[in-house]
Amino acid sequence: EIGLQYGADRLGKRYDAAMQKFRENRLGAFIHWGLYAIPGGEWNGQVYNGAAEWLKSWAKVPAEEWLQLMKQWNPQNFDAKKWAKMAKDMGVKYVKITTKHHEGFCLWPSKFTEYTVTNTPYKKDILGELVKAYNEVGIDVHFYFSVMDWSHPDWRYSIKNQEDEIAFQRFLAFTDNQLKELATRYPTVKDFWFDGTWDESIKKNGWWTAHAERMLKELIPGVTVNSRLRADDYGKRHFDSNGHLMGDYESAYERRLPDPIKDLQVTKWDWEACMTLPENQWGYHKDWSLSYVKNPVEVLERIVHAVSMGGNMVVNFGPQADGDFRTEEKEIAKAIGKWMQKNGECIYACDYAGWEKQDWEYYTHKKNSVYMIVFNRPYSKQLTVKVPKETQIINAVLLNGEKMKVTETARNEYNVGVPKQDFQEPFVIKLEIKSSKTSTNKYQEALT
Ligand SMILES: Cc1ccc([C@@H]2N[C@@H](C)[C@@H](O)[C@H]2O)cc1
Repeated sequence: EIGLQYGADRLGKRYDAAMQKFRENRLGAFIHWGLYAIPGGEWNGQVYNGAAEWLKSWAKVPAEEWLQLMKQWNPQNFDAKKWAKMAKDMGVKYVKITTKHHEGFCLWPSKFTEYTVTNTPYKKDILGELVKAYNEVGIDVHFYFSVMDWSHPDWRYSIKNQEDEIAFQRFLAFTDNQLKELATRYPTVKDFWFDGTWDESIKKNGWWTAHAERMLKELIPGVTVNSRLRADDYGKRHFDSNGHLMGDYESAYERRLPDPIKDLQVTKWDWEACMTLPENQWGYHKDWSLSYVKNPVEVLERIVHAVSMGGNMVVNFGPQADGDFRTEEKEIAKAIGKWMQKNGECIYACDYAGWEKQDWEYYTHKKNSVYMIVFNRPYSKQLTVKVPKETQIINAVLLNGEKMKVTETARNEYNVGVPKQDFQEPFVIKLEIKSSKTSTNKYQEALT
């Protein structure tokens, strides 16, 4: 291994209570809310089909013009308690909120920039209201924070000369001040999820990324930090030059998931994926007909896929400028919540089962139960289950208690029957398993 000053601070998973809670939460929601919600993807009469929170970039709007939108920031329908109820009813255990996105507009009254809620018609501390409302209903709050800040004159994409170097060090000091502000104003925050850290300027300042993680962990013992913040001594990101994961969990799965057969390496560390409901919209876009919008089962499939491989899933919502949510998002949140109400025990505090994935889809594991989450009903009416050596299935029950037939079909192979009724939605079978040393020799492998 090569010597690193700014590589991974720890090897292997964290097992302290705060990280256990992060891991057992499993299902979260993202909130992307900022000035970009006002134009909603349209600028000077032209609708851009790129991500709405990047409209400033697509329409090439200068920062001072873009930030004029602050004059219109006045979400009259914003009600933090309603947002908290929507999240509670959806069954999410945590919510990640954009404190500041690339545009530089802060949802909290930061003292280190004028571009904050304070200097808008709305005036009030939106972030503070949300932290309070979510925490009151037992939902953990995580902070999304974009290091890249298009509003700040000292931001640099690369460091070309001494002037850039001096400006960027000022920028990093400004960023430190904002992070300290967030950590001290909102001490119940459980996680910092950094974004906007892919540019040359950050990769050349790996020291700062290690410092930022260490500073936050001093200010808030137990807080978690994502791998995307981190660059090591040589600019290597997420995993350091020795291949060790930096931060507390891998955060590279954005709008994509590890393959359940080929990418089993992810089961060795903690990771969290995040996803959009349209193909690629995080902030509010007025026209969702421009791309495919996932239906509730497609969202559930991604949530279960992540948990089946030992990861968390964060489903994104982009509130409207008025502070309410669009109907499509309310409906998806309700549908997910309905399913989670009945089946959540196969998600919360569950992990990778280590069994070979089958076509009917995913396993999750908790204590001495393995859950089968069936997305594809087979015409055979039989669900193939291949168990690891010396593992026996004792019984199989639907979560509503209905017993399912279990038939041993070959060595370490079983058929589990499907329920008579077609629920018209994914269903969950809970297997009780035990390890069995006795291996009968009644099965003869073919000689070929
Ligand atoms: C190329 C690209 C840059 C930034 C992003 C941001 N990360 C997501 C979590 C959103 O915040 C999106 O704006 C997405 C794609």
